Amino acid sequence: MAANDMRLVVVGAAGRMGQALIRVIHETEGVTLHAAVGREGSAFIGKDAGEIAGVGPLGVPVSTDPLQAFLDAEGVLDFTTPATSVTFAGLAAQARIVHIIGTTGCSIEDEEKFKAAARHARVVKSGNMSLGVNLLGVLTEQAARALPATGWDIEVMEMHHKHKVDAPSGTALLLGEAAAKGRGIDLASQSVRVRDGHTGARPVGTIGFATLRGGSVVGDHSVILAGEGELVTLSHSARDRSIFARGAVAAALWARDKKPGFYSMLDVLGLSR
Ligand SMILES: NC(=O)C1=CN([C@@H]2O[C@H](COP(=O)(O)OP(=O)(O)OC[C@H]3O[C@@H](n4cnc5c(N)ncnc54)[C@H](OP(=O)(O)O)[C@@H]3O)[C@@H](O)[C@H]2O)C=CC1
Ligand SMILES: O=C(O)C1=N[C@H](C(=O)O)C[C@H](O)C1
Repeated sequence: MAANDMRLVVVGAAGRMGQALIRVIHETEGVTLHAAVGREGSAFIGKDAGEIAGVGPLGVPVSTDPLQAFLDAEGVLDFTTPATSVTFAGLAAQARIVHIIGTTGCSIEDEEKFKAAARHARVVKSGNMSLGVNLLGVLTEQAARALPATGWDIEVMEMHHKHKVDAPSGTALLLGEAAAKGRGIDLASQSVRVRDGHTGARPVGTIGFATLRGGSVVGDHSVILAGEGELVTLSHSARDRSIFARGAVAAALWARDKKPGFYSMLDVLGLSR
């Protein structure tokens, strides 16, 4: 560990993303694993975070005490559950540190709490931390702006592993928001998130979502722009969770010298306008 390394806490340390984060921190210059936090009652409490993540012992046991973990830390990487992320947002704000939130399935009320916490913390939140998906969002906005709603229908399709608990995915919603922005419409009132039975014809100008779950798929997303006699498909396929973990670590380093505020990966990657 070098003296100026950014001291990061991984919460949800034994989870799929928690382990990917520990591996990426271990191999990335400029950051160090300061502490690891797990769920009270988890079988991984007290175990070495590096052993769990498969990189060998790091001398950082998984604890259940976020207050202790956040002491002297500079940033928290959080891919857990909505309620857990809301709790950690309050603690990160108290500690005045960076909070990177990858958790999806959050409600409007949760989002308001994250924004309140961002008055004191530097919060970066995104439904997808990869460079590729954030570029796909920019391309989706452009395509939706260029192809008129009268002739072109937009559908967002996603597939994830069988363990995923929220739908549509955070990424699908990010892409839907990008399409809605390109069209100049409000996604919440113009989206069709489920279809079943006699639905009637597709309402013009809506944005549809389709959700698939199965196996070990890390995350596949397509935005389909369907016209008369032609289709434009923009897609991204995640092959490895390290793409999200690398994005999260890059976000923490980016936020290190920023003012308190609520930021997205578009800010981190220089893709916001
Ligand atoms: N934005 C992005 O780029 C990405 C976002 N995600 C999102 O990240 C989230 C996590 O995904 P994934 O890693 O696959 O899920 P996992 O279920 O594998 O991991 C979540 C972890 O959080 C732990 N946890 C739950 N409650 C607490 C608590 N109170 N304190 C500490 N730890 C807690 C869980 O412990 P236990 O198992 O013991 O309950 C588990 O280890 C999801 O919302 C997913 O959609 C995922 C990939 C990329
Ligand atoms: O739960 C996952 O695994 C993933 N969740 C995020 C989402 O909801 O979009 C990002 C990625 O697709 C993996």
